[in-house]
Amino acid sequence: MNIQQLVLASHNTGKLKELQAMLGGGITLRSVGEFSSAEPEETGLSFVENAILKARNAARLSGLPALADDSGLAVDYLGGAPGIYSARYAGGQGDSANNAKLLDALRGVPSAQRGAQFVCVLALVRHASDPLPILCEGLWQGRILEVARGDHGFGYDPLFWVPERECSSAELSPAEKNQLSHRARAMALLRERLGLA
Ligand SMILES: O=c1nc[nH]c2c1ncn2[C@H]1C[C@H](O)[C@@H](COP(=O)(O)OP(=O)(O)OP(=O)(O)O)O1
Ligand SMILES: [Mg+2]
Repeated sequence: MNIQQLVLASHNTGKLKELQAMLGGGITLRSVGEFSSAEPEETGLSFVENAILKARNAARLSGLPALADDSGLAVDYLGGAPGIYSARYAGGQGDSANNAKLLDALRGVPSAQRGAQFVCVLALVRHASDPLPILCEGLWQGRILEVARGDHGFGYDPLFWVPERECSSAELSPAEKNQLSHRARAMALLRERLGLA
């Protein structure tokens, strides 16, 4: 498939920056925000379903092939929560409320039981009713810190300890995060699928 322009089915500027950096200059990512400010309801029960739903919506609005990223944080001690509900964990009040709620939920839980993984599913549809979306996933294992550290990135980055670098993911430079993250892993697979690798 030869794609020059893709619409990114996301209103999250953190994702847009990371995904554009990973894709490089060959493909221009345009935000679905150029076409509509309405966000589709994420009614799926899985990352895959929500990614496809967002991609179809953006393809319909833009008339362009669309890429969606559905991602989140699955915490072992919480049975995989907040998972697909990560963005809405504290009722849609934003990242700092989500982080505060997560710290509360894990208060007093020892380090060995604070394992977690970031999950990213990328879905690419050629058009709104594409019967065969391309799906790629990436996981990133870490641990939930007891206090926030670092100010790069977005979302839960300040609470996510990256064992292979011994820092939080908000303490990584954007370039380092883009080599290690769940999103980076999913994007590496997508690049292979598109023949860009
Ligand atoms: O690299 C990451 N570093 C930190 N936090 C992250 C990351 N990746 C996902 N996350 C968190 C943010 C949000 O709480 C949820 C994604 O929710 P998700 O619905 O996929 O994205 P969103 O609502 O922010 O934007 P949109 O749906 O328009 O793409 O997981
Ligand atoms: Mg969302």
